[in-house]
Amino acid sequence: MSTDPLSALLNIINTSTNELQSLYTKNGSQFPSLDATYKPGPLDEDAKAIELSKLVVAAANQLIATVRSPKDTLWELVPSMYMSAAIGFAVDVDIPEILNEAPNKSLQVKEIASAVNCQASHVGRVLRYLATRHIFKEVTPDVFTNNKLSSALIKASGKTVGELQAKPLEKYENSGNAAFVGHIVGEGLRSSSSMVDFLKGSGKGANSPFNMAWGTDKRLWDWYAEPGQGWRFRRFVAAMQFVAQTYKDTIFQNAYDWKSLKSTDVIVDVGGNMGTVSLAVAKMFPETKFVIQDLPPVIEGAKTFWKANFPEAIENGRVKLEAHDFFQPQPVKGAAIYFCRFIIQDWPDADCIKIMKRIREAANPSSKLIFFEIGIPYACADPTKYEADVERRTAPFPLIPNLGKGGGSDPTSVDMTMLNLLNGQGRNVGQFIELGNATGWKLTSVKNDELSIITFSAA
Ligand SMILES: C[S@@+](CC[C@H](N)C(=O)[O-])C[C@H]1O[C@@H](n2cnc3c(N)ncnc32)[C@H](O)[C@@H]1O
Repeated sequence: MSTDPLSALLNIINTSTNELQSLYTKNGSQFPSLDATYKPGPLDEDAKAIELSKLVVAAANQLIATVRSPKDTLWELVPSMYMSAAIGFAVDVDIPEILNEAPNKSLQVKEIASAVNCQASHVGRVLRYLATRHIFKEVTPDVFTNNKLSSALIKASGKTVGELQAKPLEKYENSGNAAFVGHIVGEGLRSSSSMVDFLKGSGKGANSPFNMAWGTDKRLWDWYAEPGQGWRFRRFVAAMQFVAQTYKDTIFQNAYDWKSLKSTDVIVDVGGNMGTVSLAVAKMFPETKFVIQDLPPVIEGAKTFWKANFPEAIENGRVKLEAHDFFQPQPVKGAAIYFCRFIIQDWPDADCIKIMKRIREAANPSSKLIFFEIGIPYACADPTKYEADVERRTAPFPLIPNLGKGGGSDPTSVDMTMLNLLNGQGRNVGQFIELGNATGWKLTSVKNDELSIITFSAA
């Protein structure tokens, strides 16, 4: 193994790319071209292909950071808000769909501008900025087409441009990636403009950058319930449903030895929304029984969801849907498992402590508490000796152990979103131990899949 960082990075890129190509060759296919539109492929979810791709991305980014002048790197990274704004604009005016519907799949800037009713010079500049960063392709001067990345922004609902433009407030429903872009740019970009002021005055002023930027004291969900914000709420729900879908059922099916539960044992999905995690486990393990809890309007939606996806489970009582505020006393006493996915990261410590205490008060000595969260690994090796069984992240020299930008769905970026919109927080192992110590739970294990699986026992 080379001890020279540049050679070691090149070696990782070479060997991992070769292995990745071999996987495709064995599969009878070729690695998809950046110029082709995106189509889901058989190796998209292959664990080995994902691992190799992460290594290539981590090493390539570290190589760029090493060889590029600091000035050039910083001048590219600092104005990242233009990237958010440019993608947000393209998605909001339906440019990926407009190009997709064009007879030869490409259009002159003037034609695109006319279709979106904006100035041609503006549209051309935005598309060139994006194409320079491999989102869209400029095929000949001022003519653009979709490529792998821009085509992944086509709204998944399959609506035509005419349908999208006829009902603009509904365009993000069931739209996949586009809903995520719409939410992050729509609420997040403006909120982030207050982040520096929020950080400098933390604890004294507003509850979050979102609160400062939008001039509201309400939490994001309560603000969504205000008159006129319904379309944003529906876009947020679509974004969250899309995010949830990206996590494979096997993460949850393998997270615990569900078969070891007794027929009388109950599993509580706290803040479960539609209960998609429960659905994944319920389908695979027919003996399991669930109570899915969320706020009343969400539980109403969950009834429709289960009717469509697994009606027998509701009819035979295996799955119960229950309106419950997790800051209030937990009504299900002595459950075998209480679990929460993407709940703790939404809240500051003081609120997490309340949520965990309410569950602990209802738990019995053998109850377990499981969190599925975007755990935040350090950007260095973690030398801490934990009592719990903690799976460590490692990476070959000279990569940083969390793989930097190769680290899958980008935990530190999710952490920034939590801070920006909710004053929530992605947490590391030590921070979960502290939450447990404050609430009567003892951390027993941390496993890492695309999510971290954090398990506590009653202390
Ligand atoms: C990020 S979502 C996660 C949903 C679900 N666990 C999942 O992974 O799909 C957060 C959930 O917390 C719910 N929630 C927010 N405040 C709540 C409260 N006080 N009591 C119960 N649920 C709440 C929201 O309605 C939403 O469904």
